[in-house]
Amino acid sequence: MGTEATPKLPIIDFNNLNLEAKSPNWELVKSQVYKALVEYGCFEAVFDKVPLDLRKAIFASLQELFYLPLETKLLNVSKKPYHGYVGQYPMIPLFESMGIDDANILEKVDSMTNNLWPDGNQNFSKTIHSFSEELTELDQIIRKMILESLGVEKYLEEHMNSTNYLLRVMKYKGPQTSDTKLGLSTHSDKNVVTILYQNQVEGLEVMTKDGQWISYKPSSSGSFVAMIGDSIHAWSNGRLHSPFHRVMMSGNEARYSTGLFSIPKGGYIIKAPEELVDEEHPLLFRPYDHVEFLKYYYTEKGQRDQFAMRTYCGV
Ligand SMILES: O=C(O)CCC(=O)C(=O)O
Ligand SMILES: [Fe+2]
Repeated sequence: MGTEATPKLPIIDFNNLNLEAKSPNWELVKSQVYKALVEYGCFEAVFDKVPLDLRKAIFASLQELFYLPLETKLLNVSKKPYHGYVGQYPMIPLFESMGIDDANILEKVDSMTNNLWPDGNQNFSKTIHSFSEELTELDQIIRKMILESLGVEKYLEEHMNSTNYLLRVMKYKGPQTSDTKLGLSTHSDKNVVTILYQNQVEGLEVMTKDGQWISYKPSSSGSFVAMIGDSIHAWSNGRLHSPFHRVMMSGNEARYSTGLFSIPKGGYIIKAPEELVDEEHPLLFRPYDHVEFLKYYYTEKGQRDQFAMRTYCGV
């Protein structure tokens, strides 16, 4: 009897990627991306394009941000749920987060920054914006590869134009014990693609399809986690997996992480392309509006529902 090896996230190298359509290198990376998203819904992306000084600067900016007094952080409000300040939740006492909507648009980042620092904070604004901008490139490469793999690249423009970018930044306090404490509860993301980055404090765990937890350990400082959300699971008519994941914390050190989320805009109807629906693949989800779906997801019942998408628009 062999003991099963501990599962690990696939690692995919995006350095030196040849962006030319149909180049052998593009096709190879694309097939790795598709396979990883079918099997795990997630992979480690090695992407050194984000310069080292920016990768360092982002965590200095996060420290500065979370160090602000609570009443200042609470000034970051948003009409959209989970886009403003989130924290002080009794169920996840270690967790705090701030959203920066349209983080790839400098004026938007500036106005969020000026809200928190009335005298401005150029350095913060520039760091958040540059970091987000670099990562939108990775998001778009991955989405192009997904559509090509599914044979539906004719929808690429519509697909790209249907989303905007939110950078959510997170702090998890160290629980000051070697016991493992919940940092962020088990959930699947609801958006399109999420690209996560973290400081040296680990804690992200991703569930495999057969229910095992993978503890993520980055293989380099240029490693990001790319993960897909329920909206792509629905749009691909179930072909791509949207994984459950959570954050578990131990020890004294604070974990800082960032997530760049591509999010379907309100009013856009997410509907699996007809090419992906046939007798063998009957439609799994009725067409839906992401923002309408979130109204259900953020109810008390929706928050307790691990299969909120299925409940809301499953066929
Ligand atoms: O902090 C992390 O690494 C994960 C955060 C996460 O899953 C989320 O914000 O949806
Ligand atoms: Fe998540």
